[in-house]
Formats: sequence, structure tokens, C-alpha cells
Amino acid sequence: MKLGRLAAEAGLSGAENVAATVTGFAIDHRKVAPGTVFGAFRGTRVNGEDFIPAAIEAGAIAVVARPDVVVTGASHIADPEPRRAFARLAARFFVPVPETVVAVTGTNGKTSTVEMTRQLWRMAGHRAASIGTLGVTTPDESVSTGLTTPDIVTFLANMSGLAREGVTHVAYEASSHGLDQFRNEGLAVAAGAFTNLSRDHLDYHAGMDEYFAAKMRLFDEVVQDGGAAVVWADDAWSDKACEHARKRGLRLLTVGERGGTLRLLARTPGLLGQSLEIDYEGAKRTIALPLIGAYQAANALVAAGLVLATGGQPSATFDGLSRLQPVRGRLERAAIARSGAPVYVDYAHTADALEAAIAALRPHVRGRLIVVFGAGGDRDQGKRPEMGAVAARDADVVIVTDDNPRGEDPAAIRKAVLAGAGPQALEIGDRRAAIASAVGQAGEGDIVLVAGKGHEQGQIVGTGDDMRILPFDDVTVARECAAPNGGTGE
Ligand SMILES: CC(=O)N[C@H]1[C@@H](OP(=O)(O)OP(=O)(O)OC[C@H]2O[C@@H](n3ccc(=O)[nH]c3=O)[C@H](O)[C@@H]2O)O[C@H](CO)[C@@H](O)[C@@H]1O[C@H](C)C(=O)N[C@@H](C)C(=O)N[C@H](CCC(=O)O)C(=O)O
Ligand SMILES: Nc1ncnc2c1ncn2[C@@H]1O[C@H](COP(=O)(O)OP(=O)(O)OP(=O)(O)O)[C@@H](O)[C@H]1O
Ligand SMILES: N[C@H](CCC[C@H](N)C(=O)O)C(=O)O
Ligand SMILES: [Mg+2]
Repeated sequence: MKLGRLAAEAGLSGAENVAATVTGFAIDHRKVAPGTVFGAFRGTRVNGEDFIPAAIEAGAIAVVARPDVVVTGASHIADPEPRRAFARLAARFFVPVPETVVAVTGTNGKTSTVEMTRQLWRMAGHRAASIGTLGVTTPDESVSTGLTTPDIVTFLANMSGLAREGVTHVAYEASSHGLDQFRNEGLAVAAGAFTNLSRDHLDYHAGMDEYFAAKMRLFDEVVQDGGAAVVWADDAWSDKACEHARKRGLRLLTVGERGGTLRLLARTPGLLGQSLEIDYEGAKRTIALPLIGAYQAANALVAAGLVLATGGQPSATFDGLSRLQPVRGRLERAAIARSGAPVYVDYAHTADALEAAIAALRPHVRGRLIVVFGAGGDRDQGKRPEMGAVAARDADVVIVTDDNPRGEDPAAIRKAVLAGAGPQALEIGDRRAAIASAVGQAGEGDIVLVAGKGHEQGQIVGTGDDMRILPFDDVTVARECAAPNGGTGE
């Protein structure tokens, strides 16, 4: 593809060597090959503009960068928002893309919702995939990308790769970092969903309003003109999200107890699932959802909203809800302790999520609810005491442990969590020992909740060149601790 044509199609000027053939796109100079278009962005760690000469040396034929940056030896495609311009250009190159693309944003529930959307589409006979924290998931496999919203080149390359494999429907997670950094742009997004907003990532965003604004780029800009917005209606930020959708002129579908399109009338927890009574456009239905917890019901209904918003057939969609498979690491029943107490693994890593996960299990507890969790290092520090406080308020036994300390001192992270949890909480830094303690002390009628790592396969310790990922899987460890020898290996 010629540079001139790509630039013209993207509405960008500045490409001097219009006849040059573009071979690829890169945002890291180390990935530049002859014929590459290089995106030079100022980052949180380093300034990508410093690598422009090296990128050109490696064969870059064009550089997308801010107007006042000096580029010699390649076309300078200048734009005050180079990340967005780069995305638009790259999107012309990575074609074809799947016909129907939807995106989910919100603090919690993105992974669950995209995965459920993928499942519902698949049940309706489509070749569907999802992209998010669990990686790129197709009917055949799941491949990790390392981030919830991959970088723009990986994202677009995956999209066109999926389309070439015959995938027609894709649901992806739009994290606030991803939205803020234009990591998912340039292709037609038929519908966007908003699940909820609560404290997280305030190490990156200046405050809750800025965090919300980053998420609302989905409705303000990313969803295509005339597209749809699906909003979970029962969150404190829902009305504001609806305002953004209306202002943009999107078709608005609201879902939840306060939902106008898909109203949740009643929810009755059962042993291994729950019954949902809903009203969709005036018709009442009862759905036997094979998943527990109000939060999973919310995500399932938002997923149904996305499917309906993109032309799904109502009866088939609602029937599909009763056949949903569990999402990996989200209230996953990992083991049964020797006392008979079930051990659940969940990905709750915010105060709001911990509250939701504990609430999901509470109706099933006859004795005590024992929770094991920690907080990640090099992430929002303010959420730590809030997580501690929620656990102390809602659980009966609280064990504070480590969760991906990264570049921080794990003891200091635990201390911050414990400051909110209060003196009753136990501190067991070693995560295996903490899980073993919880499982060991769980009696009949108790439930153990191991929160924070969900599907993760390792404990991240150290940072930069010292970073190591020590293999660790909460589900496996829970099983080992519940085994007859109590995980001691003796
Ligand atoms: C804070 C953050 O979001 N960082 C992400 C961001 O990096 P950045 O743009 O700040 O990059 P930088 O490292 O300062 O470098 C600036 C530029 O120079 C380039 N560079 C850099 C070095 C070099 O030798 N050559 C070179 O060209 C880089 O490619 C980059 O374009 O863009 C990179 C590429 O897209 C990401 O890998 C990186 O993720 C880091 C590793 C990370 O930990 N991100 C987390 C916080 C994150 O993004 N999480 C979200 C949210 C999860 C959730 O929902 O809870 C996610 O979507 O996963
Ligand atoms: N709708 C919801 N409301 C409140 N809490 C939720 C909701 N959905 C999920 N959670 C909680 O958040 C955890 C993470 O869920 P999920 O992975 O679906 O969210 P996510 O938004 O993808 O998270 P991440 O930001 O890490 O990508 C769950 O394990 C659960 O504890
Ligand atoms: N996407 C989230 C995942 C957090 C998971 C938790 N285990 C942690 O490390 O804090 C983040 O990067 O903030
Ligand atoms: Mg996710």
C-alpha cells in the first residue's frame, strides 16, 4: 500500500514520499523495519520522539509526530495528537476488519462482558472473538497480549488477522489507559457499553472526573456515528454516561433495575445460579442464569444489550443467557476444603469489586466468609485502605496477603491495606501460606474467597530489568491446599 493513499484516506497531510510502499507500522523503534511508519509518542516512562533518528536509520519511511518535532530523512506526518493520527493511518493498512465490533468500558466487568458477548454471538451461529485481559479469545484458543487493551498496532493487526480467519463479530475491552492513549481507534465500532465506575487507576488519572472522561471517549469519539450505547443503569455514574451518549446522538439502551430498555425486575439467588425476571420492550421473561452474584447478572444483561444493539434476535439472545459458561477466574469454584467449604477465586482488585464478590457469595454462606486478598504494587495507592475497609465490613475473616508487588515493598502495600482493614485482620505475606491458612481454618458452612488474581498465572515481583514473574495460580494453589496433605507436599 502506498503512503500517499493511506494518508489521503486517513485525511492526513505531510506525506512527501507518497509513492513509497508501506510495509508495516510500529510505535517502538526496535520494531521498525524498512518501509515502516513510526509513531513517535511522548510516554509516561520515556519520550518516543527521542527514537526518531534510530527509527529512520532502521528504515522508517514516515514518522507520525507532533508538529514541532524535527524529522529528517523521512516524511513527517504532523498532528497535535499523534497517537490518534497514527491510529487513523494504521487502520487504513490493517484491513479487512470484522463486520461487527463492539467495545466495553467501565472499572469492573469489562472482561466478563466481552466474554459473555462473544459466547452469546457464538450461540447465535456467528464466528466471534473477544480481545481483553484474557487475551485474544476465539472459538479455538486464547492468546495473551499482556494488556487489557493492547497497543494500537497489536490491536489492529489482531483485528485484521481475526477478519482473515473468518471472524465476523468482535467484542473488545476499552480500558481507560487504552482510551486515553488512543490504543483502539480507527475502525467502525457499532456499539459501546459502560458497566460502572469506581476508584481505580488514580495513579494514572488526576481524579475521578478525569478517569470518567477518559472512559467517555468511547461514547464521545470511538463509537461510530449513529452507533449504539448500552449503559448499565444502576451505577452512580450511569446518568452521566447516558448524557454523553445522548449528546453524541447514539442510540441509547439502558439495562438494569433502572433500565429503560432491558429492565431487571427481580433476581433470586439459587444454589449454583440465579433466576432473573426481566422486561424487554414490554415483554416479561424469566432467565435461569447459570452463574451466581448480582454482578454476573449485570454483566450478562449488558452483554445481551450489546448483542441486541447489533441486530441480535431477542429470543435467541435471552435463551443464550441460560447457557453461558463461567468466565475464567471470575467467581470460579476452585476447590472444596476438607470440611466441605467451597473455595472461590475471583479477580476483585478494587473496593467496589471486593464488595460485589463478597455480596455474590454471602447468600451461600451458612458460617463464615473468609477472604484472602492483597493489592498490586505500582498501582493506585488510595484504593488499598478502601479495599481493606470493605473486606473488614463485609467478610468475617480477613487475611491480607501479597498480589503482584512489582516495584514496591510488599510489606508497605499490606500495611496500607491493613490500615483500612483494622486490627482484626490477619497478615500473611506469602500468598500460598495465606490461602493455606484460609482453607485450613474453613469449617463446614464457611466459604473462602481468594480475590485479586483471578486467571493470572504469576506473581509479578520487581520492576524494569529486575522484573520477574513467579509462576502462581490461585486456582491450582487452592486445590493443593484443599488436598488431603493440605498443600504441604508431605
Ligand atoms: C502507563 C501505561 O499505560 N503505559 C503503557 C504505554 O506506555 P507509554 O506510552 O507511556 O510508553 P513509554 O514506555 O513511556 O514509551 C513512550 C514511547 O516510546 C516508545 N519507545 C520506548 C522505548 C524504546 O526503546 N523505543 C521506543 O520507541 C514506546 O513504544 C512508546 O510508544 O503504552 C505501552 C504500549 O501501548 C504499554 O505497554 C504501556 O503499558 C505499561 C506496560 C502498563 O503497565 N500499562 C498498564 C498500567 C495498563 O495499560 N493497564 C491498562 C488497564 C488495565 C485495567 O483495565 O485495569 C490495560 O489496558 O492493560
Ligand atoms: N458489574 C460489576 N459490578 C461490580 N463488580 C464487578 C462487576 N463485574 C465484575 N466485577 C468485579 O470485578 C472483577 C473483575 O471483573 P472483570 O475482569 O470482568 O473486570 P474488568 O473490568 O475486565 O477488570 P480489569 O480492569 O482488570 O480489566 C470481578 O472478579 C468482580 O469481582
Ligand atoms: N488490569 C489491572 C489488573 C490488576 C490485577 C491485580 N492482580 C494487580 O496486580 O493489581 C491493572 O493492571 O491494574
Ligand atoms: Mg479486564
